Amino acid sequence: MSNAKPLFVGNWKMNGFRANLTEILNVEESIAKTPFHGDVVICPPATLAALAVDALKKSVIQIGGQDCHAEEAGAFTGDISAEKWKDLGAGYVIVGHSERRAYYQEDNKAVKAKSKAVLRAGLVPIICIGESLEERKAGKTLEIISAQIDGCIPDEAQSAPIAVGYEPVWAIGSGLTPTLEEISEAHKVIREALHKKIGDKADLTPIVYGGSLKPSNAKEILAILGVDGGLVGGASLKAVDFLEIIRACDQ
Ligand SMILES: O=C[C@H](O)COP(=O)(O)O
Repeated sequence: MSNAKPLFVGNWKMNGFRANLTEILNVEESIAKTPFHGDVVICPPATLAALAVDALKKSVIQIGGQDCHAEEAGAFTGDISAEKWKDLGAGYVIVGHSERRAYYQEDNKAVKAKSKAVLRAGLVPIICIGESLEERKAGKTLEIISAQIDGCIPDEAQSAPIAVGYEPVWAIGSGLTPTLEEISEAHKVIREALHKKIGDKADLTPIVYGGSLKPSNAKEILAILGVDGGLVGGASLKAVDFLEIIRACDQ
């Protein structure tokens, strides 16, 4: 942990049905009772987002988008702007997830534009970065993640809240994770790079870890200095596992 408020994000990706919302509702009370003073966000597929906002209206769980378009509105079939997420009642939007970078060719410039859009709408962007396996093997991890912070964080982030998701691409959905030392080192470098972009506000910005985070490894990963929570994919689809991960955070 750092001085930032802890944050746990369940990114359902293109998974989940209405039944999964019921599951989350069933454990919501337990999440509310968890002695943890952070934010919990679920990012369901867009088809479930409106239902999720209604179902979780009175809960401690907030809803987020998984992506957004950089423009406010227009002829962009299939896309959702940050303003639409705001209108729905979402509080956060994930931008720059490695799956968007890989399948939709989104580069740092595009991620920066989307981050700006989320801030323009008054929401919190969860800006994702992380190295590929090739980059890690080539010893370029720290260089890559610093460059991603430099390229993705807009100036507007100096005066509005953001969050950063550190997700080594090779750890996503693979069951593999970096060593605790490697995670610690990466978060330290990200915080330093953030300092250069947004000054002391970097100390209050949650930098969360993502990539095969699950109940069995959450305690040790969340105990690392500078890890302020989790960006959880697979394990967030099982409400009890997501709850267990949140409970592993001792703040
Ligand atoms: O957004 C979430 C991440 O991509 C992590 O996914 P995972 O927990 O299934 O590895």
